[in-house]
Amino acid sequence: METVLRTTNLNKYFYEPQPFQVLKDINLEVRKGEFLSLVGKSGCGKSTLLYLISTMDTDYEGTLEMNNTLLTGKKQNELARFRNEHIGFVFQFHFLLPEFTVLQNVMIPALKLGRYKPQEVEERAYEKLKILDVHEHATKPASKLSGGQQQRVAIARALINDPSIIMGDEPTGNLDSYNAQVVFDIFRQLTREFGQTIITVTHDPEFAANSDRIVEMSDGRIISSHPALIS
Ligand SMILES: Nc1ncnc2c1ncn2[C@@H]1O[C@H](COP(=O)(O)OP(=O)(O)OP(=O)(O)O)[C@@H](O)[C@H]1O
Repeated sequence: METVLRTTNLNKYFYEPQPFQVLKDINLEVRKGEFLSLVGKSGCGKSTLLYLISTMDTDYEGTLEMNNTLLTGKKQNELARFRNEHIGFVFQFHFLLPEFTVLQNVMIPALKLGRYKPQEVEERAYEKLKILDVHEHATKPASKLSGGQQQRVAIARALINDPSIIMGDEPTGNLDSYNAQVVFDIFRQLTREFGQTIITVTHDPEFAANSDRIVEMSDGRIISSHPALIS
């Protein structure tokens, strides 16, 4: 299977309040269509690593490649464009714009990208909302939806530009078990039907066990990488 993401010897340091190495020799290879869970105790460096592989943090040693493109050393504006085109983000808190409609929220990354005509953007946004089964709320302000529905809208927004990689930082962390299952099932469907790759930090053992691969970190290092129990 094709490799979509590769890191070589990533090291990262924080200098405040005192200097310490937060990531140590991270070598990670992720294949197309893989559903990967990044796990480990609080403070071991998961979010820092996710932030770095999502290209938001460029202050590190080592190299990062995605979709056969070397991203290390690229300028911020090039990285911003790359992110918008190739990566979808789903966070624990959805960060929707509450006063905008559901449809408008989903359209924003596509309008920024400028690849599609405005009419097409609207159609695509609606289509993504349909996959997430929240299309009936398209014209409502985002603030009027429940937490679980808002998270689904956030996923639709992450999918609008058909990213090859979807990155999540505890995407189910704020959801009840029903909505967590819905989000899991959507991720599973994205990998199986559309060959999209999921890389997500999770504290939920059941979520991790049902993904394809569990990468465990401890004290800034990857200490194991193995197929999930059930997949
Ligand atoms: N901007 C920063 N400056 C200094 N130290 C930081 C900074 N961000 C994170 N840290 C520290 O780096 C370490 C790793 O943090 P990180 O958020 O990556 O851990 P995590 O595994 O994602 O934890 P959690 O599961 O609690 O979210 C922690 O000790 C944290 O306190």
